[in-house]
Amino acid sequence: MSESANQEQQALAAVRDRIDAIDLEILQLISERARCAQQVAHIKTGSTGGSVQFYRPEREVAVLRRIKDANPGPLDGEEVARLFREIMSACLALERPLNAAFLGPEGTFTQAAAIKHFGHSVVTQAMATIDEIFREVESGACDFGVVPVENSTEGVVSHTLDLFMNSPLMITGEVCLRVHQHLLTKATDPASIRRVYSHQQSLAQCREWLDRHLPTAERLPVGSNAEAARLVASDPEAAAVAGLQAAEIYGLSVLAERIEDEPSNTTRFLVIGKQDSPPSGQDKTSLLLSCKNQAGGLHSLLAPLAVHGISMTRIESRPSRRGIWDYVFFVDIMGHRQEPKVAYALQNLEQDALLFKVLGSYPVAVL
Ligand SMILES: C=C(O[C@@H]1C=C(C(=O)O)C=C[C@H]1O)C(=O)O
Repeated sequence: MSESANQEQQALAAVRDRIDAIDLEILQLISERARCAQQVAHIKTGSTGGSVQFYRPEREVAVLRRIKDANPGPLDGEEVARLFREIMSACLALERPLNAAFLGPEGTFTQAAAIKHFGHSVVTQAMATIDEIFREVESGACDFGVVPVENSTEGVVSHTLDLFMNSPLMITGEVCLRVHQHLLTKATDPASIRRVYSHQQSLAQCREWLDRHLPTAERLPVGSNAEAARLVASDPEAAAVAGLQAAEIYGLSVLAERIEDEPSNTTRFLVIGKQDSPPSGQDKTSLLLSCKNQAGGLHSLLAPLAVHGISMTRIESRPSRRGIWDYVFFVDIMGHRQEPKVAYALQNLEQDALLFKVLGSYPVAVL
C-alpha cells in the first residue's frame, strides 16, 4: 500500500471510530427519551383514570418546529424533522400504539400520507372506501382516519367534503404530500397497453400525458391507485397510474416516470378523529357554513372574518342535498377557534349563518 493510501485508510478509520462512538451516544439518548415518554404515559394514566389522550398533536408539532428552528445543519430542516418524526412515533408507540384507517389497499398515497403524519410506528388499516374510514373512526375501531381532501391539479375530493356534513368527527390535522404518478405495468411495450386503470383523480392529474402517449387506451377509473396496480398485476395488456409504493407491492415495472401534468402536483389530506387539536400557535380552522339564498348572502356571511382580520385560505361550495340550488360552503381560515379574535369572528358568523359547524382546529402541517 502506498504511503498516501495508508494515510487515507487511517483517516477513514478514525472518522468511522468517531461515528461508531456517536451512534452509541445517540442510542443512549434515544433510549433515555423513550423512557421519558414512558413516564409521560404513567403520568397521563394516573391523572385521569378514565380515557387517556396519549397522542398530543399540538405537542408533536411543537417538538418538530423547535427542532427545525434549532437545526444547525448540514442536514436541512425537513430532513431533521423527518428523523424526529420517527423518533416520536416510536416513543408514542411505547405509550400506546396508534392505529389509523386509510383508503386501501396497501400502497395508496393515503397510506403514505398517514405514515408521513404519524411516522412508521402507526398501525395503518386499509379500508375499501372513504365512507368506511369515517365509520371505522366513528365506531372507535380506529383512533384516526386519513382522507384525501384536495389536489393542486384536480381540485376538491367532493366525496370527502360531503361525508363531513353528517359526521360528528373532527379534523385533528392536515398532511400535504407531493404526488408523483408513474405508469406501472407488466407489459414491456407501450403499444400493447389497451387499458389504463387508476383512481379518477389520478387519471385526471395525468390527462395530457395519457392523451399524448396512450391516446387509444381505454381509461378505467377504480377505487384507488393501489387497487389499479393490483388489477394490472394479472393483466399484461393493462397499465396502472400509481405511486412507486404500489409498483413494489404488486411487482410491476415502471414504464414511464413522473407522468403528472403539473410537476408540483400535491394532495392535501385531513386527519379525522373524535376530537380536534388544542392550540399549537400556528393553526387552521375548518368550517361548514350555509347562508340565506339572497343577494349578498355569502358576502355578509363572511364579513366577520374581514372585520376581525382573519385570513381565509380556502372556500368550496357543495350542493346541500336539502333542495336544489341550495349550497353549503367549506371554509378554511387561519387561526385556532380558541384564539380570541377567531372566537369573536366565529360568534358573529354563527349569528348570521343558517348552518354553522366547526369541523375542527388543527396545527398547520410541519412536514
Ligand atoms: C411524550 C408525549 O406523548 C406523545 C409522544 C410525544 C413525543 O415523543 O415527544 C409527543 C406527544 C405525544 O403524542 C407527550 O405528551 O409529551
